[in-house]
Amino acid sequence: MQETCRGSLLVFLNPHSGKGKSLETFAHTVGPKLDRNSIRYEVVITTGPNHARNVLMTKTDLEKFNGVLILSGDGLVFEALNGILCRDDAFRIFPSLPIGIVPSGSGNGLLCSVLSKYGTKMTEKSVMDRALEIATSPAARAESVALYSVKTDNETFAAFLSIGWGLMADIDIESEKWRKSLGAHRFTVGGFIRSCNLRSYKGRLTYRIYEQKGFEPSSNVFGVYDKTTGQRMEESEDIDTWQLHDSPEDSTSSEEVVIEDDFINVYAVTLSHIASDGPFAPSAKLEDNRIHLSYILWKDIGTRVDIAKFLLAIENQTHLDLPFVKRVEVSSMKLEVLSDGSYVVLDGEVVETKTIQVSATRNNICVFSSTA
Ligand SMILES: Nc1ncnc2c1ncn2[C@@H]1O[C@H](COP(=O)(O)OP(=O)(O)OP(=O)(O)O)[C@@H](O)[C@H]1O
Repeated sequence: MQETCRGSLLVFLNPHSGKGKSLETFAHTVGPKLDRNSIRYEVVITTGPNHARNVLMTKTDLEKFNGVLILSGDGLVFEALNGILCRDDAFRIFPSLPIGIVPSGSGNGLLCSVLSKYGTKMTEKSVMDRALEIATSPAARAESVALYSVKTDNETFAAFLSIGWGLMADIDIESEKWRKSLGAHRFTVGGFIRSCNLRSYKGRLTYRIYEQKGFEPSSNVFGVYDKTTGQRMEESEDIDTWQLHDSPEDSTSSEEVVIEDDFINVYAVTLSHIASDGPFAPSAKLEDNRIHLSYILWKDIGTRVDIAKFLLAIENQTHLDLPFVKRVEVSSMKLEVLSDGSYVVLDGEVVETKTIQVSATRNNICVFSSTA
């Protein structure tokens, strides 16, 4: 058995994510397939928020694994990355420790963005089947996904997916109560309710237009079981902090644009898909470090019918063509919330803050994406 072992994975299983099926999926499908393919695994069943974070923050033998496998949604991936961020070796681990995802949560934007690059149909079944195949295959390959640096009033985060405030953030958070019964459909129901009861929030949005500055993002594609994380770390550059795309001393950055107004929605994404329906930002690429910012000002919409139109248009990817939806590609953005009662949502998780600053970086994580 020892000779045929292909490598090993550290598996995080959230028994309560999505419809609560991850234990079953692991016991019946993932575990037996890994066994058949001689891939060893160490399983952590998360007991609550911050469990995975604490494990990854303190684990002393991460280097022996070929990757981390997460059976949950974007929320647990976010937590895992931010556990790693607390380590001294974080910026060497990020591009060396591939993250695999078996979609058990209600939001799987990262997985959908990665799989859609290779043409997987965005239906629940196709996404699940392909994710299972990649997660358990000895021929699994991983590739780069851009990472973003985020500062709030009290904390620093690593993020990979989205920053939301206003309409879409409210829908995401307020519809969580239907998670078990409706799964991904909770967004549709929540959207209908919210557009009947429309709110606007006062805020100040500051951004810088993205400039390439000679940076050509490139993807590092590699076999997950070719090397261990430790071996990859030894061969990697010695990066020990954020590599910001706009460095403070760089005078070539574009001017800052400031908008202070009543906002209906601010939604910025760094990947194409926020869920398994159509892409929210069709032109976003995994390794590219630009932030696709869109916003809707209260003064630009006619009636609440416009908002229902916007939410429906997301499913057909025509939402960005609506005249009241402003969109811009930025290298940094700062949102200052000037009114009460709203949620700031980062990668699908609520963050308690009145100010959020997001910066494009040249740091990457790596995610299971295909099979050779
Ligand atoms: N045993 C547990 N019980 C409750 N919460 C947990 C448990 N294990 C992990 N968590 C937390 O649950 C969240 C899971 O979010 P994730 O996105 O992975 O799944 P989800 O079902 O899509 O949930 P959500 O809709 O809240 O995002 C994470 O923030 C994690 O900290």
